[in-house]
Amino acid sequence: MSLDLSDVTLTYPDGDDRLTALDHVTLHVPRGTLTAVAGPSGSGKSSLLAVAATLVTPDAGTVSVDGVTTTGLSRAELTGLRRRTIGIVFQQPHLLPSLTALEQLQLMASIDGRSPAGARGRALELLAAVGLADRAGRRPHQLSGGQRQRVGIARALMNEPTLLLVDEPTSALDHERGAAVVDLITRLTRERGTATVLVTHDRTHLRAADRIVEVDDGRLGDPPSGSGTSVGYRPQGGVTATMSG
Ligand SMILES: Nc1ncnc2c1ncn2[C@@H]1O[C@H](COP(=O)(O)OP(=O)(O)OP(=O)(O)O)[C@@H](O)[C@H]1O
Repeated sequence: MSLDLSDVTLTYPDGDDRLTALDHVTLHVPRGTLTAVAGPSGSGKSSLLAVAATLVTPDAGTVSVDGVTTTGLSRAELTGLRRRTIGIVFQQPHLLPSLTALEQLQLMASIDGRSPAGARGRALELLAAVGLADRAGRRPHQLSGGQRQRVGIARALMNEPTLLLVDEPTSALDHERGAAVVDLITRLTRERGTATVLVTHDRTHLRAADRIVEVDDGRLGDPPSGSGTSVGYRPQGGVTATMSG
């Protein structure tokens, strides 16, 4: 199970016209792999994430998460699907200032209708997995930028998502901390078997990605065979494959 975008087109209103943000995009991301999405500003990277997150419905094409085709689901069904299967890491983690790292994660369980006490074990395990076992009681202002981003990553994994969507996680970090955060996301992708999509401007962090796809003016970079805009998964054994057109 995985993320599948099939022939997805997304347009936005643009005066009397429509602006095409995604143009017949097909992308398959299997579980346990990380696909990095690179491309210039305005090329459609955030639109791709928003469609994958089921936050935006495309004009045409289908989106499947974990084998469930999202087109045609009601708003309530989409909300349920998102809670159960999708974790999102934002550019800035947007932590609540008054809560400790542990409580930020427990809050996710409460939103999902589960008891914070019952979620404590999983929250502590995830904080340990991101290297913050000894910071569980700290509030955001007592953590560094990189540590706050790690809390955001642990929080995204709280509900055991199968799809992990990561938007420019390194934009507020220096190069070394940014590389460490991408390495962490790559490791968690493999350990927890998520289908991970990571949007970035900075290709220097992407050594460990299974694939890099290039978005240019709403289109994915052609694979070397030149067969349309479809980019299929090709196991690379951890070797980065750049598929620019
Ligand atoms: N809500 C919207 N309404 C109208 N046009 C939009 C909207 N959101 C994005 N766009 C346009 O769609 C195109 C793709 O935008 P998108 O945000 O997906 O690009 P991006 O690659 O993520 O850019 P950046 O790297 O600057 O964040 C751009 O031309 C943008 O101006």
